[in-house]
Parts: sequence; structure tokens; C-alpha cells
Amino acid sequence: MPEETTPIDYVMEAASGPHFSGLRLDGLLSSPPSSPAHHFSFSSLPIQPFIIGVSGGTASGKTTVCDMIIQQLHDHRVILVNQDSFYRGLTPDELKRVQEYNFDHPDAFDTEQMLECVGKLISGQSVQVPIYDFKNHQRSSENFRQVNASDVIILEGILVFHDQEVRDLMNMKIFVDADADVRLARRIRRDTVERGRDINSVLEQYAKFVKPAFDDFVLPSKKYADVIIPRGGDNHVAIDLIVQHIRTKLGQHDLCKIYPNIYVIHSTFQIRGMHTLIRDQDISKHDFVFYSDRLIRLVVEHGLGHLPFTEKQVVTPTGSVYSGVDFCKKLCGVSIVRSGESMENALRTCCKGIKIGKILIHRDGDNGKQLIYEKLPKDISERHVLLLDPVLATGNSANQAIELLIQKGVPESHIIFLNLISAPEGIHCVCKRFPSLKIVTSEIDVALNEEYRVIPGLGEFGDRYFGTDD
Ligand SMILES: Nc1ncnc2c1ncn2[C@@H]1O[C@H](COP(=O)(O)OP(=O)(O)O)[C@@H](O)[C@H]1O
Ligand SMILES: Nc1ccn([C@@H]2O[C@H](COP(=O)(O)O)[C@@H](O)[C@H]2O)c(=O)n1
Ligand SMILES: [Mg+2]
Repeated sequence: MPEETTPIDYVMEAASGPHFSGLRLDGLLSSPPSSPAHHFSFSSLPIQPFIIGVSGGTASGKTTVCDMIIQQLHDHRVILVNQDSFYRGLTPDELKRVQEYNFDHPDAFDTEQMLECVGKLISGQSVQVPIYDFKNHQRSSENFRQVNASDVIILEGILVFHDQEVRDLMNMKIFVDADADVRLARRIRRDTVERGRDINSVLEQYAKFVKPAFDDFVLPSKKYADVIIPRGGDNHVAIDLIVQHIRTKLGQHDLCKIYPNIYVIHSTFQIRGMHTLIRDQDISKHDFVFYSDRLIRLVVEHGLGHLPFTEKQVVTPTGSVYSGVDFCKKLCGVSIVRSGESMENALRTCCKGIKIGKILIHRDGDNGKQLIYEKLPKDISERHVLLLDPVLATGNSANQAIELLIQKGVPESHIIFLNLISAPEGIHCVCKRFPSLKIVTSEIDVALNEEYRVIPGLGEFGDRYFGTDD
């Protein structure tokens, strides 16, 4: 589809680096394991802020879009860092010949300092951000802006996608697009009104530096964007979508901070796209099953990543030794009938010959649950259990199932509960009672309604998956 006709251009690939997910392996895998059986301690990893990069040509509306996002979020956990703040101050010589200075070249910025500053924010420290004056091309020598660490950091500027190290910090990259003539008109107005310039100097600087640098550095960095916003601040649909995405992230962030045993898989636009499909009431049954299966497979793979492993060496066909790991062998799946059965195939596909037990829990009255049936392997107490149920709502069924497993001798820490969607109420209920088990989910929803249904949710998963909803 040509970009010009796309209202909001989703690049259907990872929009975010490892984030809020228990699968942030960097640093963990770089040091070789030292004992034969290792349990990853994911819970000891700090929760990283969500970093959004906003780039685009001069006067495309970057600052305007960021201000709108922050205003709509109305949340103190979001901070804005402008690349402009890291412009190098001009030397007296450079100042004398300011018309020859290229403010649009990457070298005009102190990127090292910006990286240091963002690095500190990421590690939870407050920073003093310089204050830059566009009228005299200098940083203030006395004043700084104190910025405190936060859950969401927005990094905005013409060249924030240029440097790979800066780009790599970002979980989401937004490019604000506007036609060159619109940008030039805005720039003339802004620079003459706010930045103390005259029209001639603006036009001269634009032709000599701004436009060539846009072509050489800004435009080529557009390819890194996950989302492209045409019409900048006028594009309310795009801004609403982005705000909604950030809100979801913040909601997850809170729960992940409270309960270190909840793991939300790394969110990408692929995953959001699949959720959009399975949550759509008008999707065909075939597509519902297809996309649910894809998501279930991802959750299962993430869940397996939390199992302990042992070191193993193999000899490759080149005769050399490869030092790797061996999977945990003592495993068992347990599905909560009936929806949980939809997750069995994915588990079987990943773990050849895995034993799968079943638990049937019946709703008793409004909110009570009664165990009706269970069939579990005899040696279940010696196995790590992957408990399967696609939706965690109140947490009552899950708690009953977990209690039964514990009664059968399964250590709480050997249980990994896998689901596609979790309601915050269910997370509170399960995580509070069983702090050492792990929950792996693909999205955390807003809440339960008065009928104990997950909102926005996806309706009765079992009925939709097994075709008994009509
Ligand atoms: N959608 C818009 N319509 C009209 N004027 C706008 C719009 N977006 C931004 N502007 C104005 O254009 C100028 C440049 O916008 P700004 O957000 O500062 O761009 P950037 O940060 O990308 O350089 C500002 O004076 C701003 O008020
Ligand atoms: N002393 C300076 C520093 C920068 N500029 C121009 O600012 C532009 C970047 O800011 P935006 O808000 O427009 O993204 C950039 O194009 C520089 O040319 C300047 O004129 N003087
Ligand atoms: Mg700006």
C-alpha cells in the first residue's frame, strides 16, 4: 500500500524491545551458568521504562504531537526529553559565523551526553537536562531542567533515529510526517515569532542546511519507525491509538511492579494485531482459531523459557564442541477444562510426548467454584506443571486448580500458569495467594465487569474456539 494513502502506517514487526517481559535475557545469558541446574531469576530484573522515540523533519509537529500525547495521558509517569536540549553551545568563533553553522547535522548534538542522561533515567536516577536557547544558540550556564525517572520516557528530535545506540533504547518509534512546504511555512512562522529570526535567514538556512540534512539524515531514518503519523497533531486517530497503547503499558507496569511473578510477553504490533483479530466479535471462526493458536504458541514458548535447564555439550558435524543446555524433562501440562484444552496442541507441538492432565471446575452459584473432575499423572509431584487456561478472569478457577496441584504435592514454584488474557482482579487473586508460581500472559486487560467478564476481553473463549457459540 503506498504510504501516502495509509492513515497510520503500522509496520507489522516488533515495535518494542524486550519490555515488561520476563524474557529479557541480555546480561543473563552472557555469563555462563555456574551450577548444573539453573533457575532463571527473572524477578530480580529491574522493570525498564517504556521508551518512545519521536522523530520527523523540522516543524513536522513532533513537539506538538508529544505535548498532545502527554496531555491526553494526564499521567505524571510520562516525561519528555528533547534532543534540542543537547545541542552543543557555539564557541565565540562559531557564533560570529552562525550563518555557516549546520544545526541539522548529527555533529551539532552532544549525543554522548544525551545517551548518558537517558541511561541514568533508565536506571532510575534523576537528571539535570540542559536548557537550550535558540535565540543565542547557547545552553544556559546556570539553569537546568530537573527530570525524574519515570515509567515512560518520550525522546523527541529531528535525529533521534540517526544513532543506532539511541535507537536501540527505544521500545516504540514514531515518525511524524508532513509535506515539506507545510513544514517550511510553519518553520518561517515559528522561527520569526519564537526564535528571533528574520525571514531571509530562515530561508537561507533552510536551503543551505535544513533541507539537505533532511534528505541525508532524517528521511533515511524514517525506515526505523514502527508508526508513521501523517498530518502530525491533526491526526487525532493516530494519537488516540498511541495513547491507548501507552496506557495499556502503564497498567501492565503497575501490576508487574507489585507482583514480580507476572510475566507479560514482549508486546509487538504483530501480537497486538492478533489480539485485535481474536477480540473482534465479527471475526470468522476459522480465523479466531488460527490467530488464537498463533498467540497460544507464543505464550507456551515463553512459558517454557521459565523452566530450569541443565548444561549440555554436544559435538557438531565440524568436530567442535557446542556448549548448550538441555530442556527440563520432568514436565506436565494440566488444562482447565474446557477452554484450557485449546492450549494442549501448542504444548504438544513444543514438547514431544508431554503428559497432559485435566481439571474440570464448575461454577457454583454466583462466584463460587466446585471441583468436578481431575485426571493427573501419578508422579505429578515430581514434575514442573504448565497450567493451561486462556483467560484469567476472577482467578477463582485458577486458584482451585492450583490448590489441587499443591495438594497433590507439586511445589508452588514448579507451577507456571499460561494464559492469553489476564484481568487485573485475577492477577491480584492468584499472585497474592501463590507468590512463588509464575503467570505468563500475552495481555493484561482493563478490568472485570459486574458479570465477572473480562473487559474488553473476547467473550467466551471455549465457545468461540470450539464453535459452540451459535
Ligand atoms: N497541525 C498543525 N497545524 C498548524 N500548525 C501546527 C500544527 N502542528 C504544529 N504546528 C505549528 O508549527 C510549528 C512547528 O511545530 P512543532 O510541533 O514545534 O514541530 P517540530 O517539533 O516537529 O519542529 C509550531 O509553531 C506549531 O505551533
Ligand atoms: N540554534 C539553533 C538550533 C537549532 N536550529 C534548528 O532547529 C531545528 C530542530 O528543531 P525542530 O523543533 O524544528 O525539530 C533544526 O532544523 C535546526 O535547523 C536552529 O535554527 N538554531
Ligand atoms: Mg520541536
